[in-house]
Amino acid sequence: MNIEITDLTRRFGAVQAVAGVDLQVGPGVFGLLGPNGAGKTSLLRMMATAVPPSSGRLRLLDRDPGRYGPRREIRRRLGYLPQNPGYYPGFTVAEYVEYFALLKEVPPARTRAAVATAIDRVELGDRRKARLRTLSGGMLRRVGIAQAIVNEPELLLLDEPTAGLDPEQRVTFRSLLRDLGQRATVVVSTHLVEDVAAACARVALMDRGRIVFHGTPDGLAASGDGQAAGDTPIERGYSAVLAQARS
Ligand SMILES: Nc1ncnc2c1ncn2[C@@H]1O[C@H](COP(=O)(O)OP(=O)(O)OP(=O)(O)O)[C@@H](O)[C@H]1O
Repeated sequence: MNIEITDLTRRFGAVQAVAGVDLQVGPGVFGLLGPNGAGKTSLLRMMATAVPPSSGRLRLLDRDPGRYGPRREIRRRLGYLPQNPGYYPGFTVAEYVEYFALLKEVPPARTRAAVATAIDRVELGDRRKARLRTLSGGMLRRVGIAQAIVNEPELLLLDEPTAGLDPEQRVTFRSLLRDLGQRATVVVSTHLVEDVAAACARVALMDRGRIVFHGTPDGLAASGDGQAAGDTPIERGYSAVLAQARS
């Protein structure tokens, strides 16, 4: 398993953002759903080694991220799209992605090809020389995805990757996700249950810092009942599981 989590918590002052999560994730695409404030970003940030846990056990790529040497290695081998990445507005698309290739210690002889491949995979080849400040929000999101995949990560963590993407790009992205999931462990946090239904083999639903459902998208859809709100079976399943967790 590339992610092994036992009784993980994260507290920010008085707020318990993650309140005891157990999770094991292996290769494939794993969807993380949940309402605003459920703790998805906090959980992803711990998986990305961006914040340490308050308590519990976390192993990534079979290593302990609490130790300096293993943490460096994990960081080299993972890709992370944060919810709000910092962009350098004066960088071109290619410069920005190359910067992450340097951070990830992609071998110099492979960097040029790795950058071009990552940019092509998000369909920005024709904008590779454009400065970031001239791009639309959806294009910037795609640049963020390109930096996350430039090192061909074994562990890929994407926080709301489809936010701002137009419908055509979302369809393209889902197919990229399925492709990436052939080799890597991919965790995607999203509010769009259609993305989960289309691209994820497994899904967890978080609420108030805990996992309240863990299974397949079909299993989540089957959790719906006649009363649950939603336009699709999986939306009804989502609503029903949340209502039950809160009752
Ligand atoms: N750095 C922080 N300092 C203080 N509180 C925080 C911090 N980060 C997260 N929180 C709190 O932790 C809780 C979980 O937030 P988190 O961003 O993990 O949720 P989320 O599921 O990603 O939400 P959303 O869907 O709105 O992005 C919220 O109550 C939030 O206010």
